[in-house]
Formats: sequence, structure tokens, C-alpha cells
Amino acid sequence: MSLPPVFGKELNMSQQLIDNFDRKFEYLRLSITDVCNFKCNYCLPDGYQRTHEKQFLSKQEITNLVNAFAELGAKKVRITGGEPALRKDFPKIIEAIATIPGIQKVATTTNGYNLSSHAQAWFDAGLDSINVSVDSLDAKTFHLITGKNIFQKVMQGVNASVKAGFKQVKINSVLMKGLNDIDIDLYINWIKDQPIQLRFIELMQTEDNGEFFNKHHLSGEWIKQNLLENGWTQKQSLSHDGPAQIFYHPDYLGEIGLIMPYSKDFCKSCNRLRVSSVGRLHLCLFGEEGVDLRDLLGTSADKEKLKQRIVESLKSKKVSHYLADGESGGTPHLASIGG
Ligand SMILES: Nc1nc2c(ncn2[C@@H]2O[C@H](COP(=O)(O)OP(=O)(O)OP(=O)(O)O)[C@@H](O)[C@H]2O)c(=O)[nH]1
Ligand SMILES: C[S@@+](CC[C@H](N)C(=O)[O-])C[C@H]1O[C@@H](n2cnc3c(N)ncnc32)[C@H](O)[C@@H]1O
Ligand code: SF4
Ligand code: SF4
Repeated sequence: MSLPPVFGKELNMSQQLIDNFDRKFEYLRLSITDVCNFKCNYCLPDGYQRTHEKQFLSKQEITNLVNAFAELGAKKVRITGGEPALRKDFPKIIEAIATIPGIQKVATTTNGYNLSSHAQAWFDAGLDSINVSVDSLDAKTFHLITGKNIFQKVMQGVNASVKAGFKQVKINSVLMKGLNDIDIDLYINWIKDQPIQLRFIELMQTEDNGEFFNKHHLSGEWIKQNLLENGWTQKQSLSHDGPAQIFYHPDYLGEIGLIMPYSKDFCKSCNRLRVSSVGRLHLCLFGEEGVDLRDLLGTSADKEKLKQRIVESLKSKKVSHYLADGESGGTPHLASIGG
């Protein structure tokens, strides 16, 4: 006996991305490769190590995956890596995701190595916003942190992105004691007349960077106090915004974001899920091996099964990452899962 249509509809309505703690997941972070051409000292200090041959998700698999997420209520997709721009079919992937019904925002996070020559093409392909990692505004320190002597080129990429027409260009800087902490004033002065959102990210401990973390971790709390004392005001965030607390100031064209994963209640507003470049669903940046989705990505005929597996998996999402207790839970570095 087939179910009456109205029953079927109600069943679909109940398929939403909500976990046991009433958190809603409208933001998908999708890694399309774990390969990277930089050697950031907090992430891949020895560069990318190819351990075995990997087949990254194809454009068709990505389309099937994002379609299922969109039907479950996802509105925003951030394409990450490794370095996502290393994939030759990156513009095609942007285009495929941008045309999926329900997806309102396609974003990416990049190290900016080829941004100066590609920003316009990505914008034209349907990319809405772009986050560029610039860990120092001093060329020498940039080289020291990333292993790449291309600070000027990355900054040309940032300018090209503003020119290309992106509504939002954000800069990520992982704040590190004794490395780039002296750049803070330089950064803040820079956004006085630049329409850029500058985000200071607290260094996170992963499986591989324990010693580095102990030496360089710096809390963002004192920057927050400093901003509030100097006329900056905190903004309200939207349901599919990232984890940054955003501040604005009447005298500055740019904004400042603080990402403080060690702050109290950081995970309370968790609104994102991750899928790795080989198709594993990760419920958290830290602490689990992921659920394999790949067997259901080859054909759109498996969409309902795929949605069911995602919704079922979400039931086991934990309330927090327990990062403050030193739990880095098997994540070797953030390039492995896309940050
Ligand atoms: N602990 C933790 N860190 C996160 C999470 N989401 C993003 N980050 C970190 O925040 C930093 C910036 O991430 P981005 O890739 O720029 O993304 P985002 O901050 O979500 O970006 P917007 O969507 O533009 O706000 C990176 O270091 C990420 O690893 C999260 O869910 N948990
Ligand atoms: C993993 S990278 C991937 C995208 C791209 N390769 C890039 O660097 O922008 C995404 C973001 O995670 C940040 N990140 C990487 N490792 C981190 C760590 N241990 N703590 C905090 N942020 C980290 C990077 O600075 C970057 O802004
Ligand atoms: S932070 Fe990004 S650019 Fe730097 S090594 Fe990791 S993946 Fe590569
Ligand atoms: S650490 Fe895990 S639970 Fe916390 S905000 Fe990030 S993904 Fe969500």
C-alpha cells in the first residue's frame, strides 16, 4: 500500500538538519581536496604529504551531495581544502553548487596564491564571498609563517577580489604569540579605509601541532576588551553566519571578527557540518572519524537514502568539541578536513 501524498510530505518536512540540542545546520563546509601548496607552520609545517592515492569527490558527486543537503535545509556552502583553488575544475564546481535550488550563498576559503588572476572568473562563476588567509601584513613574517614568499601576490589577489565585485571579502589571520601578534595595530589601521572584514583566529590545537600550540597560542579575549573600550560595537549574527563575533566602528570602513574556539559556549551556536574531500560526513571539526557517504553520491537516484543517512548521523552529534580540555580528537591538522 502506498502512503497518501500528504503523509509523504509530512515525512519530508521532518527531515531537517536539527540535532538533539536543537541546533539547526544550514551551513555546509565542503572540502574538495586536502592537497596544499603552502607550509603554514601551524597547519602543514612540512608541506602536504601524499600517503596514498586518493580520489577526491567529482563535480557530479559534489552536485548530488549538495542537492541532498539543500533539500534538508542547507543554505550556504563554503568550499575549503587543503587549497581548494588547486583543483583545475574549481570554477566548474562553484558554478555547479551556485545553481542548486535552495543554496543562497557559495563561499570559499583560500590561501590566495592564484587569486589575483582568478578572482573575476570565480565571481562570474557564482561565488558570493571569499575569505583569504593572510597571516601577516609584513612580507618577511608572511614568508616565515606560510613557507611562501608571495605576500605581494596574495595582497594583489585581495585587491582583485574587492574589484571583482564580491560583496564580502574577509581576511583570516591566525593570531600567534611571538610571530604575528605585533601586527595587530597594522591590521586595524589597514581596514580604516578598506571594506574588508578582518578576522583574528585563535590558534587551535590539533593532533600534530601540540608543542607549537603551547608556545604560540594567544587568547582573543583581550582584543575583544580592547575593541569594546575603543568604540567598537558587537554585531548580531545571522543563522548561517560563521563562528566569528563581529565588531564595527563608525570611523572604520572595515570590520573586525574574532574567532575564539576556546571561549565559553562557542559550540552552543554550532550551525555547520563538514564533508571531507573523499565524502565523509564530519559532525564536528574535532573528535570523530566521520560517516562515509560516498557509496550514495554516484547517482542522484540515491538522494533519499543519502538524506536519511545524514539526518540519522546528526543524532549522534555531541554538544561540544571539548577543545578546552585538550581534546583534539584525532584531527591531525585542519587541512585534513577543511578547517
Ligand atoms: N572550532 C571551530 N572552528 C571553526 C569552525 N568553523 C570555522 N572555524 C575556524 O574559523 C576559521 C575561519 O574559517 P573560514 O573558513 O574562514 O570560515 P567561517 O569563519 O565560517 O566564515 P564565514 O562564513 O565567512 O563567517 C578557521 O580557522 C576555521 O577552522 C567551527 O565550527 N569550529
Ligand atoms: C585549513 S585552511 C583551508 C583553506 C586554505 N588553504 C586557507 O588557508 O585559507 C582554512 C582556515 O583554517 C585556518 N587554520 C588552519 N589551521 C588552524 C589552526 N590550527 N588553528 C586555527 N586556524 C587554523 C587557516 O588559517 C585558514 O584560515
Ligand atoms: S592553513 Fe591553508 S594554506 Fe596553510 S597549510 Fe593549511 S591548508 Fe595550506
Ligand atoms: S568545534 Fe565542533 S561543535 Fe564546536 S562549533 Fe566547531 S564544529 Fe561545532
